[in-house]
Amino acid sequence: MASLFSVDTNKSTKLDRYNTYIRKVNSSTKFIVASSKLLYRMTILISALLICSFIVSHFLFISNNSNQHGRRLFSFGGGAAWEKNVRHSSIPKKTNGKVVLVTGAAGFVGSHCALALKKRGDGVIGIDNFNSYYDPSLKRARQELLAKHEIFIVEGDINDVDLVNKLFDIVPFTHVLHLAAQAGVRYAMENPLSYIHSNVNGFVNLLEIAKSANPQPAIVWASSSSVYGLNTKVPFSENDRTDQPASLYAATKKAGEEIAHTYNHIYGLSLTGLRFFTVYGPWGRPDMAYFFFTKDMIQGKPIKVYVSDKEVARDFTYIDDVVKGCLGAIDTAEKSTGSGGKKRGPAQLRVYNLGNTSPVSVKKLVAILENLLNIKAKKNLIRMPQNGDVPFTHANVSLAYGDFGYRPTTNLSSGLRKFVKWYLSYYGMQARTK
Ligand SMILES: O=C(O)[C@H]1O[C@H](OP(=O)(O)OP(=O)(O)OC[C@H]2O[C@@H](n3ccc(=O)[nH]c3=O)[C@H](O)[C@@H]2O)[C@H](O)[C@@H](O)[C@H]1O
Repeated sequence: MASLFSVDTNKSTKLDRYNTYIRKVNSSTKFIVASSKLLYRMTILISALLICSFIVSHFLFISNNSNQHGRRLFSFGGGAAWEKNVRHSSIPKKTNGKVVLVTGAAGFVGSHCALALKKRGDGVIGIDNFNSYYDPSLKRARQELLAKHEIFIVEGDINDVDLVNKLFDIVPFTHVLHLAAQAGVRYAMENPLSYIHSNVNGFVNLLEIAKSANPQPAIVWASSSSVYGLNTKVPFSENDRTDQPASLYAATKKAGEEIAHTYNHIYGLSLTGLRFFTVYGPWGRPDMAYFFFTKDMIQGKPIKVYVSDKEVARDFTYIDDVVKGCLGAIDTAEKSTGSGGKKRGPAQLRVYNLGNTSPVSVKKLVAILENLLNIKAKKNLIRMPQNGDVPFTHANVSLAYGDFGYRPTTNLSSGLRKFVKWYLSYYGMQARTK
């Protein structure tokens, strides 16, 4: 019995030990399972929190960095590939070529100027925010065209301090051709702040960065014929009155001219303002009358033709002439005299008219389009609304001619012929032209 007992005792001891072991194993398994479940849940929770915070910060970022048209202000990757594109695009192909930052490079005048500069061997970098003021697909098509010529357009806003600073850190620009702007005379009544944002804030931001740059670039920028406003003395000369703007657009361009004076005076920036007169042509702006008249006439829609006591007319200026004027202004721009935010001496400050010197009435514009399109327009003659328009513009360009040989050579009929040809081909239409 004793041995049996002892066997039994041994057995029961082993069994006890085994049971204790099993209990331990069970409890540690339970502990491990419970811990794993906890760990799993914690991982899911933390991942969800991370995803949420990423989404929230992403949307906050976008809303804090968007313009009035919902475009993000700041989209540069800043990575090695991006920097490589920036450097590559900005290298001149000819000795002593200029290194030009073109703002608004996906715009009408900007894209034409960027191409012209590149074709003659200058280094060009574009910047454009691709906003939706008018069909952004047209801006993308211009971007593609420029890309074929190895011009890189940085997607971003001139108000983006970090982005513009970064560009100046990478590239020692000799010139800035500043064409980024909120354009359009009548749209200023719909979205006034977009004019302040681009034409005032954006310009000041650019000047702040340019004045601190070393070297300081020379700046050529787009003012407007609209600064003459209610001035009645014709043709308009640069020293005529410009203190009666008829639209907020005109007022922001006039403000730009005064701001340019300040940066020239304090920091020695070389600044040239170009007063463009109703620029038109291939790859033009769909918000302009000649462009949407063409579209509406082809679609058989009526067009509104403004009339006033005085004949409504514009000094319509063909894009190639304006490009020549822009390049002439760049080529004659003297260097800025300051560096790193300090003026070292007086610097050049100029303003020029770039017009066609030969105003044409809007009625005549329509007649030319009718002829080119072989379509009779459905004209609604309406009294010119009080929406910022002025009845008449006419440029005296003798100053630009004297200083850089600016001489417009394209009349409205030949310029519109080229525009209509481009329009029909771009939108894939058959010519009904005579
Ligand atoms: O030189 C400039 O600084 C400006 O030129 C351009 O403004 P504008 O000269 O007003 O051109 P644009 O709108 O094409 O109207 C042309 C004509 O058509 C008349 N017009 C216009 C619209 C309409 O529906 N009917 C009409 O008769 C209208 O009364 C006008 O007589 C640029 O848009 C502007 O950004 C700025 O650069």
